[in-house]
Amino acid sequence: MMIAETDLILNADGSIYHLNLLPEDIAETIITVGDPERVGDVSKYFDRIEVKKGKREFITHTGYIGSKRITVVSTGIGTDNIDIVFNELDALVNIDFKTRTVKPDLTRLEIVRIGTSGTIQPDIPIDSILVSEYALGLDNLMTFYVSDLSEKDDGLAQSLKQHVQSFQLPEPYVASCNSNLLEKIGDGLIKGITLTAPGFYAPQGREVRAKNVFKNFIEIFQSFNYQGTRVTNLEMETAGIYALAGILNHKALSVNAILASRAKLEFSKKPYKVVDQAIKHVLEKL
Ligand SMILES: O=P(O)(O)O[C@H]1O[C@H](CO)[C@@H](O)[C@H]1O
Ligand SMILES: O=c1cc[nH]c(=O)[nH]1
Repeated sequence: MMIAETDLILNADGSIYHLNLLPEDIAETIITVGDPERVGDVSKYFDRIEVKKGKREFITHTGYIGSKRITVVSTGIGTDNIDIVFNELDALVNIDFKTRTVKPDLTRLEIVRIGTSGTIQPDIPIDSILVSEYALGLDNLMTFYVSDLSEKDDGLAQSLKQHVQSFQLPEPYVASCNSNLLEKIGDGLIKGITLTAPGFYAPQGREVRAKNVFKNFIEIFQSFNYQGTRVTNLEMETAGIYALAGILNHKALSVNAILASRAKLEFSKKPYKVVDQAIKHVLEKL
């Protein structure tokens, strides 16, 4: 079936609407980062860069480390941006732009997020690196997609959902990482459940001047424990990444540089150093 011009929007040069990329511009191994400036912090480790393109907050560099071709793309902040980036990356490999049809042989991308995050657990230190085994989405992205996510809910997912809803928070969704990528990259990193929030301030329990409905937000998530498995950290993309990777059959893993300790009220004095450590760890393992 032909995909309408309004569903798959292409620019005049044939590139995809927001990412501004042609199918040949991306590798099958993709690193996503939130901050557009972090793209260069990753690609500076490439042996050579062959593509540098961008539009809005979506900056892309593609290059090689040895013979491995890697793309790094910035997503900006939030699962609404993940919606754009994941649908467009998938279209770049799995839609024939000339016929506007789905290709008969689908490509499975390997996608690793390198982002920043805050921990809620006192024993997880700032400046550590954490990999998300599971993600708990408090955002509403999955309201709009047909998926078998809730059919796949195991005891942990069901228990997480019950816990969240018992505090009158919105119904969440639970999605997990790709186990092959976890095996390949997770070695030596702290593992945990990442809470993906639809905002940085009240949706992560912060209060500056605007007041918070959920005064004990951090304690609500600290108090969850399912057979020793805990909610470990807060950020704004991982659940959307894991859920859309599942729907589109790509592999995904989220690696978090822990900059804030919400339990100890501390923030990193060397944020760029720990992000750089996370970048080097991922590039060495890929
Ligand atoms: O550092 P990045 O990758 O942007 O990730 C985290 O930082 C941003 C908030 O400051 C959110 O995007 C959050 O997920
Ligand atoms: O606390 C934090 C730190 C980084 N990013 C977030 O979303 N939250």
